[in-house]
Amino acid sequence: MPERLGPPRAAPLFGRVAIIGFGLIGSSIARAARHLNLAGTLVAVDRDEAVLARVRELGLAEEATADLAAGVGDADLAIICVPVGAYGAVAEAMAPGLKPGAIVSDVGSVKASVIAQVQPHLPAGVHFVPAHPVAGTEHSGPDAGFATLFLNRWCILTPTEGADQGAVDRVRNFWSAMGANVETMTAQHHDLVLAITSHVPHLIAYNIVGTAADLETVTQSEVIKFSAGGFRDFTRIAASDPTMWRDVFLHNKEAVLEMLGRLNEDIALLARAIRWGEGDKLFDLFTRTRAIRRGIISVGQETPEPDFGRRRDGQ
Ligand SMILES: NC(=O)c1ccc[n+]([C@@H]2O[C@H](COP(=O)([O-])OP(=O)(O)OC[C@H]3O[C@@H](n4cnc5c(N)ncnc54)[C@H](O)[C@@H]3O)[C@@H](O)[C@H]2O)c1
Ligand SMILES: O=C(O)C(=O)C[C@]1(C(=O)O)C=C[C@@H](O)C=C1
Repeated sequence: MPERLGPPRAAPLFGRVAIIGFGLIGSSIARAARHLNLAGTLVAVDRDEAVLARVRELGLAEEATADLAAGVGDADLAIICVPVGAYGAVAEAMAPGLKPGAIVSDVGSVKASVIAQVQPHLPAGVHFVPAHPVAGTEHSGPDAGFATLFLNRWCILTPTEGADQGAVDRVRNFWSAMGANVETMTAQHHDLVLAITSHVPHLIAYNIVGTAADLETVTQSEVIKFSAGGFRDFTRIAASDPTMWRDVFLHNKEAVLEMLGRLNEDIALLARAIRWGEGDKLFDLFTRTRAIRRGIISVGQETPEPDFGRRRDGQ
């Protein structure tokens, strides 16, 4: 499996690419697109002037602006990379700048809500192809991005019924070129799957670190001192961006609540097994879950150590 990005393309895949929201994900796309020659011109759009100043300093895009409509003007591809709670406002503000035939895509961790927020604002003749790269770290901002973030990771496309196949194929090619494995599913199915594989695990991490910090019988320094193993992994996840994750939970409410209901029932069964000394039940579950972890590693979805933030080629 390649650990590095391939050589740059002879001709860019898209002419003008606008990236709205230039944080971890937006700047990672820009770095990969620049390295691989996927865009003729890169335009950084962000509401935060400090972010735009940093983009200019690092030379991550040819243009940088806070004006959404101007930023997407003449863009062939506009990718929304802001927290999912801001999608409606962003789509509304950028819509007047979009040219006919432009493709709008995104990277949001939730898909049904994103489609509901964006689609109504898009002018006729603009194609929407929602996407979610299942790759990230606990860090935020333009300095946190790196070009290999999407290498050998999944990117899920959730095109709506009647979506323009040509536009879907172009977005697929864009993500494949960045090293991602692309899969397509409905937005509803995406939200259910990601609720259990990503959203609920984050909620558990936020919760367990919060609970540990609130314990009266364990001091704060003990929490830090003895967090070398499993708990340390939870603290990494629980350091993830509060705005992003607040929005994820508020915008994938039903699926998350459904999965939390299942989880609560299963935790009650585990508590019962511990109380009544039913070691076989615990052993059977732990054996099953160990096999799942080994399966994940053997298909190359995971590094052996739980350090997802590491840059795989030093970029
Ligand atoms: N962080 C991850 O691990 C990860 C992984 C996959 C997908 N995502 C998704 O990617 C998106 C961005 O996440 P990130 O981690 O890059 O966040 P980030 O905080 O690093 O960057 C977000 C950027 O959006 C800008 N922004 C916010 N509201 C805006 C608005 N109204 N107009 C213009 N700019 C605005 C912020 O100034 C910031 O620079 C989210 O939708 C998230 O769900 C995140
Ligand atoms: O590795 C991490 O830090 C992540 O949390 C990445 C992660 C995930 O849950 O897998 C987080 C949110 C995204 O939407 C996609 C990927």
